[in-house]
Amino acid sequence: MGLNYFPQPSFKGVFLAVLTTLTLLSLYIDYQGVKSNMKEFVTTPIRNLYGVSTNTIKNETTPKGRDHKNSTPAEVREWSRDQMWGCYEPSKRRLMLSRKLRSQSILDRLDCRKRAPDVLVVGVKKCGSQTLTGFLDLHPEIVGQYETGDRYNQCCVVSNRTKWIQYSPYSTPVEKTLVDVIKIADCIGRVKWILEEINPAMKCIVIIRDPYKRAVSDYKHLLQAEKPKDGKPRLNKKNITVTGENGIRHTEHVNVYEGYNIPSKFEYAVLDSNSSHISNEHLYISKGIYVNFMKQLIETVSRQNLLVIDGEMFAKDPYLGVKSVERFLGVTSFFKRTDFRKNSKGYFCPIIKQRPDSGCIPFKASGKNPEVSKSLQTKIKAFYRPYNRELENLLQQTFKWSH
Ligand SMILES: Nc1ncnc2c1ncn2[C@@H]1O[C@H](COP(=O)(O)OS(=O)(=O)O)[C@@H](OP(=O)(O)O)[C@H]1O
Repeated sequence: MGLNYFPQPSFKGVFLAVLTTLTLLSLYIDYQGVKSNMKEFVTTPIRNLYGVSTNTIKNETTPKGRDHKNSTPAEVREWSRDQMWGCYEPSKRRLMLSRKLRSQSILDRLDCRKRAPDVLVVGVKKCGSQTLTGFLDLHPEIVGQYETGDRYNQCCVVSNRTKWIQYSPYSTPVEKTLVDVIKIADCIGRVKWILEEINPAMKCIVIIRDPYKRAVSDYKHLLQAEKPKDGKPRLNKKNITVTGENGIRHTEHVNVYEGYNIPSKFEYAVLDSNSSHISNEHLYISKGIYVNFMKQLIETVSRQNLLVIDGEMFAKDPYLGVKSVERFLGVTSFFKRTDFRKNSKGYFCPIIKQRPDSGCIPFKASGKNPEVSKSLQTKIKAFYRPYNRELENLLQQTFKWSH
């Protein structure tokens, strides 16, 4: 058929010439914008993601020079407050661990630097600290970071201030840097050092959940870890004696991972091999005796600098959890109730219009929970009860799962 929009070749030529002129003109204007530094932000399409009109951007107070020689700290702060993405490039995917820095001129303008963390999330395994950190990172005044075994952790091999700052994310002067040190509850004495050496004003957030549910989640997670990678087994093995609920003992050849034995059934993972009582010799159990590390933590961090979030409540209503953090850190109110929606697996996921990278936290431990009999559940809950009560007294805070 060949529908021809340009029947006259000469007309087509004129059209192309006009188009080329317009393109060159806009490139020239862009160049002028970049050159004058101030205009760079005005023209950047990034800003449209915030839903802020270009007029608002043009009129706002911006720092005057690359090095802020002519700007007061208040000006820098006011201007950078509006930066939804802080020092990192906007993105459509969750990239907290591999995000890209913005251009140097933007970093200079926002006064982006690696700063000592303001907030330490005291990670207790499988209690939801990664989820909490991931949600909080969406706040325009918070930059979050997960820190795993290789960096700050392993009872903190990293023992000097320079390295801590080096490992921290870039932040603007208005952003609070929040670092989730995943296994620090296991070496809680280290928090004292962190406060003294890194930032004495550092605030701490702890998220803890029903210790019985934590133990189940931990076991489920480890069952995933023991799956071979690239067809090769990746864990060590050893023989251990286990006892079931029925009191019968036998030997199992189990995988071993980070101090955990991974037996074939959950009951073998929590029962004493001699008495079939719940045993705190097992990490699945001992990690849920939160009062032990909390006693030490509270000696180091003043109560007003410590926020303890109930992980079960957080899973049911993350909105209340993030709001309590906003108040605790004194950042502006950003999250709305409508920002959180449940997915098909029953987990809440933040869906925030201005942040196309918001969404569900990727799951590391998918799959079903292990079978646990009612009687074993009751036994585990009874085991934890006195510790939970002690915890409530210590913190002057109640938890629905404590009884
Ligand atoms: N909204 C939402 N999305 C995903 N996950 C959620 C959420 N809210 C709470 N949780 C709970 O977080 C549990 C995992 O805890 P962590 O992030 O601390 O795990 S880890 O120890 O860092 O691997 C995870 O445990 P499991 O469900 O047992 O895997 C969740 O119960």
